[in-house]
Amino acid sequence: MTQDQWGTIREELNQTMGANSFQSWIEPLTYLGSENGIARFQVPTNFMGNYVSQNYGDMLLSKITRLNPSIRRIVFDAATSSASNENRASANTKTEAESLSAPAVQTKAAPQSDSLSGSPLDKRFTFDTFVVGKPNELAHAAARRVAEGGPVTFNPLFLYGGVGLGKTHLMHAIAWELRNNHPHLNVLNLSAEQFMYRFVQALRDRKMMDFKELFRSVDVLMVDDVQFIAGKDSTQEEFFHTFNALVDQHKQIIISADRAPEEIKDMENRIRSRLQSGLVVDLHPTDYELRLGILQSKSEMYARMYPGLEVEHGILEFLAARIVSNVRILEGALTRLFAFASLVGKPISMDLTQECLTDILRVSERKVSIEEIQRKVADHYLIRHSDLVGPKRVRTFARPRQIAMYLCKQLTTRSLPEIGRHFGGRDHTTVMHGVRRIEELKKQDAQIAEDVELLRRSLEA
Ligand SMILES: Nc1ncnc2c1ncn2[C@@H]1O[C@H](COP(=O)(O)OP(=O)(O)OP(=O)(O)O)[C@@H](O)[C@H]1O
Repeated sequence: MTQDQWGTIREELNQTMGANSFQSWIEPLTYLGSENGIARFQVPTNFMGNYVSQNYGDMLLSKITRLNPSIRRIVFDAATSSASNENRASANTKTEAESLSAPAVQTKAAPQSDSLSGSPLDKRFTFDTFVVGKPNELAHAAARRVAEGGPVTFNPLFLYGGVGLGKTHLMHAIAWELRNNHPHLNVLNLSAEQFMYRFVQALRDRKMMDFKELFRSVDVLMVDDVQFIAGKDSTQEEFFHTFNALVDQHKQIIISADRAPEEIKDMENRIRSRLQSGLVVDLHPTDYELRLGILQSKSEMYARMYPGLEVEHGILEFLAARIVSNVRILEGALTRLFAFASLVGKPISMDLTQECLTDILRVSERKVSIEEIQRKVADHYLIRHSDLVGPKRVRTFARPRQIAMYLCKQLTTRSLPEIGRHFGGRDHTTVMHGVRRIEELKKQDAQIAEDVELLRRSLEA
């Protein structure tokens, strides 16, 4: 992409975004150039990189790829730190089938850390930074126990809970603890998607023996978001064998998912019962006290990073009461608040909080979740939830699926990759395609327009 092309995009954003948002988040970006399909931007701080990546990454990438299809990824380099945040995508809109063998899409901010042989561990995700409250005390205690690295008592440890409630945080905390106290242990931490990707690659390269050897040689296996392999038969089969081989050797397995084993549809029964055979614990939605505790802990951290800025207890109480969705949004709000106050050079007052977080506060007033949207849409079209999020591509399921994706984009603050994950682990380009399709259809097809409006009204009621 040339500087001129970036200039055009910037100008377009200047016209279409609110002046505040543009000045706070887009204007400070410096385009450094692109190479090998990666467009690189410099951002003043790592926080800003995180924020822009999470909130504007998809939008920027789609604008950039439209002008320059060879770009597949954006990297935000923080001027003050070596860490960078990435937004990846395929330049072409992939079909759903193709997306199965596509590289993992990184949706979270890139971890600021080094790595085991699986996913890199995020330095921020330790037991020290995990705030314990009623909703997560059992999951925390179980994670602590496993992290001691003593004899395996429950296998697997199955952690589940809604989006952004701390599953990945706890998994990484276990891995860090084991790594510090038992450096000889071979701990492999990866997402179910990465497991599948490696499996597909091993098949393709005829390296199944290496694959089996690698997975059978680990001492502790951690697999995040296991619901991803539901409906993917050969991956499930291989996962089952890996699982059994490790359990037979008394090696610890830790699994996370967004729902309980019995609720994971399209999962073979033998695997489901294997997943239930250890300790199953859930992370409940946060309560007010836990949210306040998390906000306190994070704001202390931010206050150290932004000398001179602090946030009053009353504002934290306000945020804990108002933002009830999930911890990621809560954190995002605080990050934005500090970054915004520091950029505009003002103290964090209630007025500034409300101005800077209008969109989050508005969305959280409605409290619509992806799950609710999916339920409402499935009920409306008289189809099963599993078909709505499942792999079948017949129109009876595909159209409601696209409508549900569209509503998720409209009514929640979730990013396209996050929405994709809730729809059976679909690629974010598939979600983007679905959203655009409904935008077009709403103009051409009165029935669809009416359905969408009806659903929106009932969700917002
Ligand atoms: N109890 C907690 N204390 C401190 N931070 C928390 C807590 N729970 C969640 N977080 C923070 O919230 C963010 C989201 O958590 P995490 O990524 O672990 O969620 P998740 O359950 O894995 O969600 P997903 O299903 O989207 O992967 C992280 O930045 C994490 O540090």
